[in-house]
Amino acid sequence: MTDLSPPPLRNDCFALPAGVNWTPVDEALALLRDRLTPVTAAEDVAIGDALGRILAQNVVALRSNPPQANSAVDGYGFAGAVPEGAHVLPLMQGRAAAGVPYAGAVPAGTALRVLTGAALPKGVDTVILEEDVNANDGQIAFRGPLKQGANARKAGEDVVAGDVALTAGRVLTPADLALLSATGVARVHVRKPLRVAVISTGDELVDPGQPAGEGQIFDANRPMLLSMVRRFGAETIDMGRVADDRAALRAALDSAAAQADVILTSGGASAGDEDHVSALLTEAGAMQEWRIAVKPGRPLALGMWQGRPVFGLPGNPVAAMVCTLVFARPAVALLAGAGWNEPQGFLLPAAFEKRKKPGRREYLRGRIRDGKVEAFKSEGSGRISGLSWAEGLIEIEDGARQIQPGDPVRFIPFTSYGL
Ligand SMILES: Nc1nc2c(c(=O)[nH]1)N[C@H]1C(S)=C(S)[C@@H](COP(=O)(O)OP(=O)(O)OC[C@H]3O[C@@H](n4cnc5c(N)ncnc54)[C@H](O)[C@@H]3O)O[C@H]1N2
Ligand code: MOO
Repeated sequence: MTDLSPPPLRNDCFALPAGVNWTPVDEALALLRDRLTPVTAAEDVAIGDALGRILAQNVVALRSNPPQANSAVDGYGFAGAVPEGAHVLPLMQGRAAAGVPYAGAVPAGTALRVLTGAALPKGVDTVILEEDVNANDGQIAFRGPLKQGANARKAGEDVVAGDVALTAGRVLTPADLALLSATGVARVHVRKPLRVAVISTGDELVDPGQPAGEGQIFDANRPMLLSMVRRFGAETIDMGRVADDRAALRAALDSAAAQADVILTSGGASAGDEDHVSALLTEAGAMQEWRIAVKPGRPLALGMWQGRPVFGLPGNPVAAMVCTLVFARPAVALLAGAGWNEPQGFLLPAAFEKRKKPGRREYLRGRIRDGKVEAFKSEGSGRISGLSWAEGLIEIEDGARQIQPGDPVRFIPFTSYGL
């Protein structure tokens, strides 16, 4: 007779069964960091088109900033330091203005009208503010002391021509475009955008706007994942939906691999009868990681399909988003040429209480209110409203067992993830 005695009840789909090697999150991240390398080619673009692009090589300043010594204020320029007390200087005819330099030299013991940004004429290294001066009859009167060089900016005090202004891998910001312009750089060598294909899997899915029969649900993951990837600065290829059919999924992966550098799938990552993503990656002998000690997202499947990294994200939307932020985002940045970077988090007191099993990393939906971190009322992985409610993730350490109100917790704003 077959033994039909039941196993002990655990009722915890996150329990980490013994005998399986559960990979800690940091180990899975280290694997991605070590194995992946940039895959994008480079091109030249004008800096007006370079916002958000990734530098493919260091950029050297072609000109110093400022290119010449100039006045920091509107006032009067002369040579040298001025001791304490009252001073009167004869004023030269003319003036120096930004873009309209003074042609002559200013003799020692005389002053010249100078405006902010004006190149300092020969003989001038110090400027007094016009508010501190009485000017009359071709003379100025003012009080010292003033240090030599007061109110003047030295040539190259910010950047010297020939210096590396920005390094390869930099994701160009608005400020960077100012720096490049100021240092005479009009075009930059940047990486072509990474191409990321997104596939939803599941017989139950229909697109919003279509009629949904009983048992069907709207595909929520695809619009979310496509827009997240765009926020990461990559180009997206929308591969649509694929039914729970191994041949169809194989064809979709083939097509995605032909067009994209990276593939994101959602659904079918677990080990059930219809979990074809993990099955196909295993069959291809290219499953790198699968059992990661993380909640949500334990069934994340990391593998390769025809040389392209595949992130087999869990179907539950919360797990799909968390896994994309935690695992796919840094990988996408690295593949795109921006290097590995960790999201900036902040330790703040918890406004919630939580018990937790040690041995796995947990991410909760959180937000900051009154200086404290609130957690969403439910950890349910299908509660999409909590993703909208949240403004970031709360990262709870692998070893933690309990969080009490007031305990410091790490809050990582969605903006730190580039959203
Ligand atoms: N016996 C066990 N069952 C489950 C376990 C487990 O350990 N033992 N783990 C659970 C966890 S955790 C997750 S997460 C899911 C992951 O499963 P799959 O990646 O195989 O995903 P599916 O089964 O295809 O879907 C899960 C869930 O998500 C919905 N879904 C899928 N795609 C979409 C989409 N594009 N938009 C909106 N919703 C989507 C799907 O309908 C399911 O409800 O497995 C648990 N089960
Ligand atoms: O982690 Mo599954 O990863 O809850 O939703």
